[in-house]
Amino acid sequence: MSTQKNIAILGSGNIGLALAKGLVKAGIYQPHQITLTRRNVAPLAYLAEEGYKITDDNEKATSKAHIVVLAILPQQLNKLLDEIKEGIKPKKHLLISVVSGVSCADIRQYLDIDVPVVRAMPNTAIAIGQSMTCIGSDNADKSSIALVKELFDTVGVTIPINEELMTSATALCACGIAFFLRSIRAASQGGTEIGFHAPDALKMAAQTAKGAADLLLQLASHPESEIDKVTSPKGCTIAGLNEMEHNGFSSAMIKGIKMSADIAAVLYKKD
Ligand SMILES: NC(=O)C1=CN([C@@H]2O[C@H](COP(=O)(O)OP(=O)(O)OC[C@H]3O[C@@H](n4cnc5c(N)ncnc54)[C@H](O)[C@@H]3O)[C@@H](O)[C@H]2O)C=CC1
Ligand SMILES: O=C(O)[C@@H]1CCC=N1
Repeated sequence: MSTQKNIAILGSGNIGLALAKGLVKAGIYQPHQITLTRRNVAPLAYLAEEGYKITDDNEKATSKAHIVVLAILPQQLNKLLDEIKEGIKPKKHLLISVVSGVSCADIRQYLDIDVPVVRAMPNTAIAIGQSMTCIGSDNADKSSIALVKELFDTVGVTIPINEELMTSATALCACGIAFFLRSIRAASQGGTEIGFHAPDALKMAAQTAKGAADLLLQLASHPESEIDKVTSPKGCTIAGLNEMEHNGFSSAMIKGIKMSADIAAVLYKKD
């Protein structure tokens, strides 16, 4: 269904491009069905060669699309909305916003148009079809939400949430990619200190992290139950784990996620 609808991604930075590449990789869109916008389009020349439509004209991109993805920074949003406002048609367009800290109501209020808006909070693993994407809306009908879900299902796993929880989803899932990457990096640095060359240590740490995540996802088990299987009495795992906890491992992760959620909530200034 969604492949019949042209899509414009307004703001082709990290997440906009990751989304475009993920949709094409999943086979749900051809590059020529996707319009990518950016103020300076020169860095997107290679994508034009791959068949994507590239432009710096947000209004034109919007007028030719059914699905319009807002993928710019919160502080860039109002200027972009000013550019596309005239071309937004509530019966034609579905807006999908991946912008952090901006509610669907904020967008409609700024546009002063009652257009369906769905928020989607993906993460950069969308480029390889492994995103955790949270989806929520306060005004879109079921079929619009289903369409957005269908779109993001092709590039990872989706979960519908109440829109009020979107800043929390931003911290846990979108920022979360960076938190887990940093912990893998730290593990690899530990690995190098105990004898492995850096590239080997990184590969070993990343595969171990992937195995840990898959144990939870595939067996639907609880982390502590899997941890109990690793910690031999008087063994080296519990010694390492307790040393990490004495240094605030879990506490640091919890506090970091809370800090990210607090900041995500105030990223957008309405005036
Ligand atoms: N990077 C991530 O992992 C995630 C980001 N987000 C959200 O997605 C949004 C974009 O984030 P990033 O991609 O990281 O930022 P980014 O800075 O990499 O990309 C934004 C892009 O928008 C372009 N842009 C700015 N004003 C424009 C305009 N008027 N017209 C067309 N293009 C314009 C910029 O040139 C830039 O290429 C933010 O609101 C962020 O909170 C959401 C989930 C994950
Ligand atoms: O750091 C940020 O503000 C954005 C939102 C989620 C991921 N990147």
